[in-house]
Amino acid sequence: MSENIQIQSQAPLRELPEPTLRRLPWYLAYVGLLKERGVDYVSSTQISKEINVDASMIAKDLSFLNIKGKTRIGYEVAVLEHELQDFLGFKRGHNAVMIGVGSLGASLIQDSGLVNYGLRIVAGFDINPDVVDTDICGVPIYDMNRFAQLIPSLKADIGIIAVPIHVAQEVCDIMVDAGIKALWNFTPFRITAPEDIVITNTSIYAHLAVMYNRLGLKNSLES
Ligand SMILES: NC(=O)c1ccc[n+]([C@@H]2O[C@H](COP(=O)([O-])OP(=O)(O)OC[C@H]3O[C@@H](n4cnc5c(N)ncnc54)[C@H](O)[C@@H]3O)[C@@H](O)[C@H]2O)c1
Repeated sequence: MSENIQIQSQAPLRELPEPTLRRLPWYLAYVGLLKERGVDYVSSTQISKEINVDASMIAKDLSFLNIKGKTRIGYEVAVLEHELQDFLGFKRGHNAVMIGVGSLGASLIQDSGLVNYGLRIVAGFDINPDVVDTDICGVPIYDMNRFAQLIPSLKADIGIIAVPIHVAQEVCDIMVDAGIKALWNFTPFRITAPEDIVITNTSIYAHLAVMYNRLGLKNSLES
């Protein structure tokens, strides 16, 4: 997925370069594989060969973590996995609410994988009477007009936006007014919010243009 993170506030944690934050989950995924295979130690050179990122860059990225590699042996796999999960916040558990429970919102609620990344969707909100007062995998779906009333008891500080583009800003404003601190925006609309709100834009479609362009170039070179 293409991501565009506007960390507009100085986070209480140390603010890391965005490219580093994008690469750390790659290392985590690879280290998880190594752990499954029973590997005890891994060096940045080994990680580099597998995931095609320069070894010195990996060492630099990992220097942000509270972990030291051993000369010639590398990092202890179990410790590295734990430190990465901890550092990335995947172990902490964040409550989120889904706004718009249509095709995309419902699938994200059903995605059991998000919990592994520390995201618990505790409720959905929609205006469609067909989905309001139902549940998806045990996650209750409420009427959007109850948002401000329910949000304190849900203890969610993240709002996921999966509504039609023309209401994206409107739901963004409602969430900010209700105290939501971070917005994960799946709509193609560039929402705006006060400076202390963290906005992350994600699109699975954004890479398609690049892929089509490269594919077209490749085909034209081959023909
Ligand atoms: N980022 C991505 O990769 C990606 C992928 C798919 C869809 N999208 C975007 O996500 C959004 C949703 O797509 P979809 O296919 O799920 O659409 P959808 O029509 O299936 O679902 C939209 C839902 O939003 C609800 N809704 C409408 N107005 C609302 C409001 N004011 N408050 C609360 N809920 C409201 C609708 O009732 C509906 O259930 C669109 O903006 C689409 O462009 C993004």
